[in-house]
Amino acid sequence: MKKITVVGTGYVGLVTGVALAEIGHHVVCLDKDVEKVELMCSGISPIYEAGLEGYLAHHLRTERLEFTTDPAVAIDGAELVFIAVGTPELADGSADLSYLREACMTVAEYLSGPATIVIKSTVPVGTNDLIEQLINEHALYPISVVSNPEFLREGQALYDTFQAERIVIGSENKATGELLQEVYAPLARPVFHTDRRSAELIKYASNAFLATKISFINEMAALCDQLGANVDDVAWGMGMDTRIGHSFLKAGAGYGGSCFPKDTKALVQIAKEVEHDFQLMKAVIDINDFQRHRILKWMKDHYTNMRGLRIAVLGLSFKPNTDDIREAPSLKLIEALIECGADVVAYDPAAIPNAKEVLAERICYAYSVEEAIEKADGCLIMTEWNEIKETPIEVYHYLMEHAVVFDGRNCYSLEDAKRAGVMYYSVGRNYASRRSGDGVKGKD
Ligand SMILES: NC(=O)C1=CN([C@@H]2O[C@H](COP(=O)(O)OP(=O)(O)OC[C@H]3O[C@@H](n4cnc5c(N)ncnc54)[C@H](O)[C@@H]3O)[C@@H](O)[C@H]2O)C=CC1
Ligand SMILES: O=C(O)[C@H]1O[C@H](OP(=O)(O)OP(=O)(O)OC[C@H]2O[C@@H](n3ccc(=O)[nH]c3=O)[C@H](O)[C@@H]2O)[C@H](O)[C@@H](O)[C@@H]1O
Repeated sequence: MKKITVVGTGYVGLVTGVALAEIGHHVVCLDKDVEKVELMCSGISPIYEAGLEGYLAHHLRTERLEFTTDPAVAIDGAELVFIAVGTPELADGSADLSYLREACMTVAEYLSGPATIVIKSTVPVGTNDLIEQLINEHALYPISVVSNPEFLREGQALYDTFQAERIVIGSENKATGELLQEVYAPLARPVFHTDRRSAELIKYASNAFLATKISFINEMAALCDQLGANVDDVAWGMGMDTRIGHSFLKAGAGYGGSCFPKDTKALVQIAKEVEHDFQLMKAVIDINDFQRHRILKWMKDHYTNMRGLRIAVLGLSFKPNTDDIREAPSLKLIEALIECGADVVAYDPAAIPNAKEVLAERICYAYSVEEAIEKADGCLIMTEWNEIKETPIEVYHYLMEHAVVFDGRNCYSLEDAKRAGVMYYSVGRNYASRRSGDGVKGKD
């Protein structure tokens, strides 16, 4: 069992470390965040991912998985080093490579023999070439760099790893590519070999394409509102064509998270550097930003003045089954509601601790759907958690002061809203209710 090092244990690094241990490797994970490392050493996952702690505890016991803040312990003797540090967004939208550079310098300093460096972080095209140059300039031993972008989704990261639809390996020589393929062999998943630059671009192209599908359907939703169609039916009818497919055609409040917003902007910058004006991507980003303005407009048009109104916000995380609020559309809408003078009371099954770090005491927090909506003048749904979707719509009618629901994730059917006497706004389905005047009556 050869030692494998993973540098950076955020979502990607931790799941990679656990998966590599599960398929039989000895993995040492290095992170500079002392608190995080202490948590992981005691079997606690710093990220919200069902099932992860079970694997973590198991492999701490099998001793196939270790965590340390000491680069000497992590890197000395390693022949394979995975790097999975963050590549956040800079002010101009391009990727900040400073964490990556620092990690590479640490690796160069502590390597004790020739090694292969595997870059899992999402990086602009050409970065792997620069890293190879940088580490070789500073290390005492020769190294090769392989690009191995990550495609996992938060909340189902283990599934996406063990059932990966593809493992992309970008290398400049056959031997290093094959070495990485051997490491992953026990997963028995499809492997696609290419050159490093193509691998780097596959990652951005994949996220950008998924984001494009979302903005496309959100733009269709705006049309549906004007033309009297139902966007959920339009998406379903389109998706029945297997060339189009059903996935990523759910209209809503727009995409958020730590990757789609930053990777779409980074791709525009990558294109700009080679004097290519990526107009399609710019439109995708603009449509996504505009989505929350559409929702705010429903609210502004409904209430002439929101000052002093109690508005419940259900769902804070950028999507269900995660506590991650990075770039969550809910945050920007809440800021706008505060600006309009509303008293916001928010509920989320998992993200309240993270939200408190950002919004602090500027809003109130509830500990159930019912507590949030009780006596509220309006309710804004921002994340389609099962717990929220499964709350019968009648509950809004009974508990709210004024049963008005602004649903940014289309959690309820128009028929149910109508039957329950809830005034119901949703994405790409508003025309019908406006035209008929049905299903738009509040309690009073
Ligand atoms: N979060 C996700 O779902 C996915 C992320 N990615 C990409 O993977 C990369 C990592 O993303 P996350 O895991 O979300 O990042 P993150 O920002 O959550 O975690 C990065 C970790 O690296 C550590 N770190 C930073 N510099 C270090 C250094 N010099 N030495 C040791 N540790 C260091 C930090 O303390 C932190 O724990 C990014 O490029 C991201 O775009 C790709 C696919 C999915
Ligand atoms: O590079 C990354 O970090 C990852 O980004 C996304 O994964 P993730 O951000 O975890 O979440 P998704 O499930 O893709 O959802 C992203 C956003 O799109 C929104 N979305 C998704 C699908 C849809 O039909 N409509 C829609 O609005 C979600 O609400 C969410 O805000 C990709 O799906 C992963 O393949 C990729 O590895």
